[in-house]
Amino acid sequence: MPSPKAKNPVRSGGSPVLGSSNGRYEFMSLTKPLNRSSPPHLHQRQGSDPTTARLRASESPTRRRGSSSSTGSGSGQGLSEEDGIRLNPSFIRVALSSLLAIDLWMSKRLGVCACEDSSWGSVRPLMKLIEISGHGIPWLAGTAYCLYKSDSATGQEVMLNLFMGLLLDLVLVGIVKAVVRRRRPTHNRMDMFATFSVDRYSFPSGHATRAAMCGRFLLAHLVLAAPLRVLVLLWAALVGLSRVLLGRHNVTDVMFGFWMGYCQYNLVEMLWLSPQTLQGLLGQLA
Ligand SMILES: CC(C)=CCC/C(C)=C/CC/C(C)=C/COP(=O)(O)O
Repeated sequence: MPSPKAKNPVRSGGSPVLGSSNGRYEFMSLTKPLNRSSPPHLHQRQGSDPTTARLRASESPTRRRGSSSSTGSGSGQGLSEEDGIRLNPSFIRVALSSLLAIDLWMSKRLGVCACEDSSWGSVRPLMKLIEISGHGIPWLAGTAYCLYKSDSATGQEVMLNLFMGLLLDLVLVGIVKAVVRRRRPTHNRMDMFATFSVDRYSFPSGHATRAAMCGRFLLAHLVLAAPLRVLVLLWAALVGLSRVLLGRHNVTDVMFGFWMGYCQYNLVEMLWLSPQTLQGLLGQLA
């Protein structure tokens, strides 16, 4: 009795290539060429198989030209590359839409202070207080006041750079919001005070960028005592969390906002205005 191996020999090239003509299904490699010596039914199968036919139909003329001038091995390699090119974008799209779906679902579930009737509606006033603590106006006003009151050159330098950082943050966040134009969650009540027109968009969270940037700034230049440093970190985290609990943002808006604010601080350090630079700038203006 002939052994199944003798009936279905494994083709050269190491890839198991066979069809099902004898009732046994075996693997057919899409990345390896079909051996020229393979039985005619296999060539026929490759052409009639809908997946393979689709892949072949999508071959660009350039690719087709390339493969016709080469041996079967060349076309086998091409299929693999093409596979990558064709499948990757759709994989990325599926991954992104899954991430977005999870983001929306999670953000909706977490928006427990979105209004007074929400499950944690009683905590809403506290969340709004935290919201104000990360708003641009108190930060700009407080920094300007400290700059005005500061009588040391170092203090003025630090406050001036914080002020510049806050303005930079407003501009960068405004630009990203205007470009991305992601709507705020549907469960958000638009009752924030003092907003710009771009603030109807939610990506990224301006509060989160400010919290991350100012948090890093405070830790680097102003707050040295360990318990206070912990408080700064706690405050930044609470500002981010409150955005989602209030229903103002999706989770990804806040996460991206934290990352953006973190990077913005690096920018502030790079563009740091020293008293000399400032004097030079003022001298040029005068
Ligand atoms: C001096 C000057 C131009 C002040 C403007 C300050 C201002 C109105 C900032 C807007 C802050 C705000 C409501 C941002 C939105 O934060 P999200 O976390 O909701 O993106």
